[in-house]
Amino acid sequence: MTTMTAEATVPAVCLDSVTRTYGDVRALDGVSWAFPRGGFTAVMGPSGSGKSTFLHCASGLDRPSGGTVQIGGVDVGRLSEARRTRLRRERIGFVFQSFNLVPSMDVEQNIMLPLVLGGRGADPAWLDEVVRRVGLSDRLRHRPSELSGGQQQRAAIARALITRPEVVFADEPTGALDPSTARDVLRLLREAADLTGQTVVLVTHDPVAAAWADSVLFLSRGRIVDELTAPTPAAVMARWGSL
Ligand SMILES: Nc1ncnc2c1ncn2[C@@H]1O[C@H](COP(=O)(O)OP(=O)(O)OP(=O)(O)O)[C@@H](O)[C@H]1O
Repeated sequence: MTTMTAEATVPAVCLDSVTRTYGDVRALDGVSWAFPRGGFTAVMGPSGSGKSTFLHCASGLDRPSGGTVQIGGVDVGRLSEARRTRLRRERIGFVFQSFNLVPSMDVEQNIMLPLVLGGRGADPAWLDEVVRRVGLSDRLRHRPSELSGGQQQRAAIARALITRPEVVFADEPTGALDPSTARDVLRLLREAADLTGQTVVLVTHDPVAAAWADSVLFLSRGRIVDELTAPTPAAVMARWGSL
């Protein structure tokens, strides 16, 4: 019989009654959700429904106005700014629509940056594995400006994976890419969940992108109003239409 460790039973990220207000605006209005370890979840919703706010709160970039966010069982709201930064650096990987690579650094330096910032050394075997996975072995000495958009995003994914984070948050990572390049990026996120058991949270407007996930959460007016499991693009579109 397999014995589950306590660690394995704790959700990767757990939100409990999370609210986030900006003045009179309730960007998040009592959101509770537990993201299982190794799961791939997409978050969709109309413009202004709270997706970015959700991502910022769930990843510890921002503190909620009310409720709690736990990352790996740690209550993020109780941490000092410095500890919250450290927790993010050690446990979370981020991928953004605009890639956010450092222009003056080459691909390898960009990928290694989170380790350097955290004062950690490289594991050459893992660097090789990550670089091979994203298909950039022959581009390590190139600057971001010498890469296509898809290659830049693949470098950004490698940078997100280099610390072996427990959770990867991706905010519209395919928003600036053509469909075939977008597919490569989504496959990498899928592999992060399937091959290395990372928890992936993807914010997207795109039903085709959302269909790569195990389940899709729908946000409306700061609340989770629906969940679709085993999504297909058609099912996501139909559910989206009913929001
Ligand atoms: N820093 C801020 N100050 C004031 N209001 C904010 C701030 N950030 C977000 N909001 C408001 O909170 C609500 C949710 O915004 P949020 O950016 O989370 O939505 P979103 O679903 O990500 O939108 P989009 O798809 O357009 O990016 C909106 O009404 C927005 O105007």
